[in-house]
Amino acid sequence: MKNVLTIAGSDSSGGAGIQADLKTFAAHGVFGMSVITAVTAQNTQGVFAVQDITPAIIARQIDAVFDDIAVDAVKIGMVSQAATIQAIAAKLKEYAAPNIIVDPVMVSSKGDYHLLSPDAENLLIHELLPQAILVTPNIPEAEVIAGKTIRTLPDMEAAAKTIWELGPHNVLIKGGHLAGDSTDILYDGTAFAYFRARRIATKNTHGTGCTLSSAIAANLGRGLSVAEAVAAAKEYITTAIEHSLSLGKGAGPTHHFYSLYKRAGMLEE
Ligand SMILES: Nc1ncnc2c1ncn2[C@@H]1O[C@H](COP(=O)(O)OP(=O)(O)O)[C@@H](O)[C@H]1O
Ligand SMILES: Cc1ncc(COP(=O)(O)OP(=O)(O)O)c(N)n1
Repeated sequence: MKNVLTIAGSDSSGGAGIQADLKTFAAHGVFGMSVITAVTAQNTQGVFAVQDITPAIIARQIDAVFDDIAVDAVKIGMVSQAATIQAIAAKLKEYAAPNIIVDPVMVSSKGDYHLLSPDAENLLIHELLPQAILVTPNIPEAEVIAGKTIRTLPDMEAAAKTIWELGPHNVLIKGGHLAGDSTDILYDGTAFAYFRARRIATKNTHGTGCTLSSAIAANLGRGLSVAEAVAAAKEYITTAIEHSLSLGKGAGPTHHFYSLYKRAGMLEE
């Protein structure tokens, strides 16, 4: 079995963050491990409070994993503070961690809570992106990192080129926040690949970015190429959104195990 690590924040409602990542790893048949960077009090309606874990404890969690277990891929999600990013970047360099995917979580989808402090943005860009095999910003995150407005597919392509210049091997800009088809674009420094899905009419998209990046990490850990890993993850997230769960009063979570449960005959009518 392959072993995949998520370095991210906890979501008490289970739809995003560490909880979404571990469910996604389980659905992909890889062994999931977690380094927790922050504990959030959130639900389908928003984020209400955040308690950051100290950089020293984050570093100790990374040591505990890498000193003992072979890691095949690492997904980085919510990293909140500058000192947190410094600690993670130094440790991943020390262990020469393979297949690092950076999901630059900046603001929760409700737009009401900053999950990355403004002074940490610069460090994320200059310390973590150069170590990444892939970075997966959504449209607002890509706008911040590239310093460009994105309204169209050509705008996404221009931003992907600018972000690639910052050092990641590949850039995937997710199109969930644009109107029309949900098209994600992948840039490897030479060419673009396009991953299209029809837009699903639902409010239940809590944790879609976390789930997509974890699925890609699992696929990379299992030995797929970046383009193959993204293609399979796109199918997975589309099914998970299609069968999302109407839990809570706000944006519900996606269904991480729909395909597995269907195959096992475990779905309720
Ligand atoms: N309504 C939707 N229908 C189909 N795919 C979607 C929808 N919303 C998001 N996606 C897809 O979910 C993934 C996560 O995208 P996005 O929502 O942009 O990221 P984030 O959760 O980081 O804001 C992408 O593959 C995107 O295309
Ligand atoms: C703890 C934690 N990490 C990340 C997020 C953001 O999740 P994401 O999948 O990017 O998108 P939304 O849930 O905001 O749509 C989070 N909310 N909490």
